[in-house]
Amino acid sequence: MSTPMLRVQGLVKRYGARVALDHLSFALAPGRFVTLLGPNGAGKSTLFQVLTGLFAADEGDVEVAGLSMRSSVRRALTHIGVVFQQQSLDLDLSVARNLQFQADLHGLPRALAATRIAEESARIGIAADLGRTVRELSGGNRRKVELVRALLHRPALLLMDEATVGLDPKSRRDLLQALHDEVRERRVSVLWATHLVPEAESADRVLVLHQGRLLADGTPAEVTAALGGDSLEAAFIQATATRGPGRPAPG
Ligand SMILES: Nc1ncnc2c1ncn2[C@@H]1O[C@H](COP(=O)(O)OP(=O)(O)OP(=O)(O)O)[C@@H](O)[C@H]1O
Repeated sequence: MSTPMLRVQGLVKRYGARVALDHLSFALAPGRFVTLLGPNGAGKSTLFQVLTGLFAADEGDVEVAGLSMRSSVRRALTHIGVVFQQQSLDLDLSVARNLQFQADLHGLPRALAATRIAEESARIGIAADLGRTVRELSGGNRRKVELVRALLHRPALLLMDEATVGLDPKSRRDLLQALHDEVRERRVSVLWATHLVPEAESADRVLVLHQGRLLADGTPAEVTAALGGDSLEAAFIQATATRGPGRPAPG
């Protein structure tokens, strides 16, 4: 089997006595749109913080394109693009300046950066906004700028953390479509974290996360059958009905 784009092995992350990730393991193949579906507090953001090297896990390891986040973090991160839950663009700079700043962080030569910014902005549909300040843009287009920013260094793995929060239905659909296009046209792997079941229905694969553990893993139909329910939404609500923030650490 070819090297997975992402391998998560026995990941444990605790906040004091709270277990946010509880021996989590899974692997992602290239060219798949995978939804990480979990209710509030399931551990989605914590997982993304570990995957992007912001937090070290207490146990376990993460490999990106075969590179360990423990021993090769900088090389591993070159394969990852990320859109975090909280928006992080400079509102008073132009879209182009925001994107240029990211290209500089990745060390892209200026000419290549200009080409990439033009190409990716056209693909995602924000080319007309390059000269405007971010403050002038709709929420949907701000998210698209963040997506373009995440794509500038051509990562093989895209992490999207609740990227549609605050967007209207059309903007949600457009953003989701742009990500499906990336998967189909470039064989990028997308891990799309959400608590919104409709955003899982078109996924190649759904990972259901609850209290830091995987409850189900498969196609939307397989997950529905495994969790038991007439629809993915009914199955998800029923399976994650046990409320309570995280599991207490043993001992
Ligand atoms: N800095 C922190 N200190 C203590 N507990 C935390 C911290 N961050 C998260 N937690 C707890 O860890 C668990 C997982 O939280 P996390 O934010 O990763 O979940 P999530 O699935 O991203 O939730 P949401 O959909 O609400 O963003 C929750 O019980 C949360 O209360």
